Amino acid sequence: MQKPVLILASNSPRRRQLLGLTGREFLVRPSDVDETPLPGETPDAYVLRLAEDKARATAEHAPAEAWVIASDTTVALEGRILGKPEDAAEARAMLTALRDRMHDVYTAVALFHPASGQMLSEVCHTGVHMRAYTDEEIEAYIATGDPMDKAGAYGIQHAGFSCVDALDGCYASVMGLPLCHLERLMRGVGLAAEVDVPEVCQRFLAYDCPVFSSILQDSASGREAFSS
Ligand SMILES: Cc1cn([C@H]2C[C@H](O)[C@@H](COP(=O)(O)OP(=O)(O)OP(=O)(O)O)O2)c(=O)[nH]c1=O
Repeated sequence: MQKPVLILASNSPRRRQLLGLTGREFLVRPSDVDETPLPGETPDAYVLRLAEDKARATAEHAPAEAWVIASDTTVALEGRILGKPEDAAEARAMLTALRDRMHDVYTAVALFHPASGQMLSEVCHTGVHMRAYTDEEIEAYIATGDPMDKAGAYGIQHAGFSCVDALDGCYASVMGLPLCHLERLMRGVGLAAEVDVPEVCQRFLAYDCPVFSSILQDSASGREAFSS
């Protein structure tokens, strides 16, 4: 049987890198959608809508038999959506507001099959605590340019800034692609990866993931474990 064509609808180098960990071959076809939140839209509804919109937009130019993967990440502070900063001043304001406290990161992942119209999607929530970095550290981090293409103006993976001191959930999801959630969706349509995704993910990200591969093997308990 021919391998199905997988398309990652993303411009994000982090998403490319994370999906690459699953050992799958895929094409990259970024989509361009309006990322303005709707009035009163909650962060989880927002990321879900955008992930599905991105998948549909890319599917318009993809072979019907392909499977399209898309994702969206947002940071929320007390329910307020923090997208990518417009400029250094906004990055500074976001990083100051997030300092020494908890916030939420929501990432939605969508898997779309244009030929059948199947759209499978999930939202992953992670609680994140920022350390009490100084104003000088904020300035030095902004000077690297790293915050500008990231929701909430930070990258958990930036070794120099290392702004996150505690995390309740999924590191890969904060970085842009919840690999276990995606793996579960893909298994549901017969597209299981050939590697042990949680194991590879933890090894690569050097983080202690609360998700065990056994959970993925049992889709019933998996569904409960991933309902966050
Ligand atoms: C919070 C956080 C976000 N991010 C990134 C992930 C996403 O790339 C970005 C959020 O913007 P998104 O709109 O989710 O994604 P994107 O515009 O970069 O890529 P595309 O829509 O083409 O898929 O922020 C990190 O890399 N590290 C982090 O710690």
